[in-house]
Amino acid sequence: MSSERDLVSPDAEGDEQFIEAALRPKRLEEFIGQARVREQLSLVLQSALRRNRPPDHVLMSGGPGLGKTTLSMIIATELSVPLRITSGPALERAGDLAAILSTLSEGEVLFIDEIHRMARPAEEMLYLAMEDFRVDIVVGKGPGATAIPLEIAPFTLVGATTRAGMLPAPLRDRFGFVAHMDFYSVAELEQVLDRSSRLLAVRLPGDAAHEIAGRSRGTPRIANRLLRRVRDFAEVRADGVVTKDIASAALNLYEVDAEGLDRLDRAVLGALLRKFGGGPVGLSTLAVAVGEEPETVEVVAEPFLVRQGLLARTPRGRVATAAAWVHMGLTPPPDAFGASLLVDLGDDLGQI
Ligand SMILES: Nc1ncnc2c1ncn2[C@@H]1O[C@H](COP(=O)(O)OP(=O)(O)OP(=O)(O)O)[C@@H](O)[C@H]1O
Repeated sequence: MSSERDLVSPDAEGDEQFIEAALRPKRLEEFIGQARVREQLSLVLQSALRRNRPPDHVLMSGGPGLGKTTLSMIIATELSVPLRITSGPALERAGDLAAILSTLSEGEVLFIDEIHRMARPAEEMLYLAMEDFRVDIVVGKGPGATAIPLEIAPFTLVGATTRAGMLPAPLRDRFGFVAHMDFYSVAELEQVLDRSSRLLAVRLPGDAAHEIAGRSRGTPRIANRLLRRVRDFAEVRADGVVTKDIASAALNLYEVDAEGLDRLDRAVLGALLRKFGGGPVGLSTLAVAVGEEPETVEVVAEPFLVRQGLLARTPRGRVATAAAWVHMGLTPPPDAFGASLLVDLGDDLGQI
């Protein structure tokens, strides 16, 4: 059973990977959104197929749950080659990587998730493998150690990272194509939900899909997870029929609000507004006020609040923006952070 926080976590939880596997698009044309990445990638793959050569190495950067693993599987499928999956933390020693590289077949796609977490010796071995399709196996220790070069089959590396900035430049430079994965729009998430609902045999009207998409934090993984909770609610409380009101009632029950904020997000904003007048207030004080560790507030709640323009991190502490006051149903003080933006928006809205 997942905890309430898991509901809006972008990371895969527990046995979620099994249901995710069933919902993954298999071909590039089925992959929703990321139009630019899709078009760029399609060109890279088509030209590789024409030349009958493995394509350049591909780096995908973007937050969890945006479809990096899915896209790596699609690359292998489109090229009709096998796929080998590993992750940076699993490559602790150079030998771990050598064991994989030396058994790759011609043209195989090697997917390394969280590539920024690979150990240094493995990383250095990868440089040579990416460039020359060769690895140097070091035999012996100390001054008597010798490097025996070992040819490996030409392959395509697909690296995924949530922290592109943490990749050393020599590694980043060896990728011929870098795909930046953005958060999805509500309209794109509606398409993801429509597709998933058909695979799950749930009838999902457009306005219900819109309701769920708006609360999914721009992330397909979260959209699919919320859909499953709405389906459960509909089965138990409404004879399996999903409507906009059922979707809204289900997600309110799980405390995921209209903008996708959950209980912790709202607790942080609530404390900031009601106890500290909107800030600035230090992180540790704010954390005590909501009964959480500072790290939980900083890593789990804040990134999304900052992204939504509801909270700002300033040198003097955390500050709620005018939009946060409005979101929590309160009137922002005239000097609230970003209040002028709301006035501008108000003017714009007035002209529509
Ligand atoms: N563009 C998309 N169209 C349809 N479904 C998608 C799309 N992107 C992701 N999904 C769905 O979201 C789920 C998560 O995607 P995926 O595992 O590829 O994300 P990820 O970026 O690799 O995440 P992580 O970094 O945590 O490994 C999958 O079940 C997949 O079905």
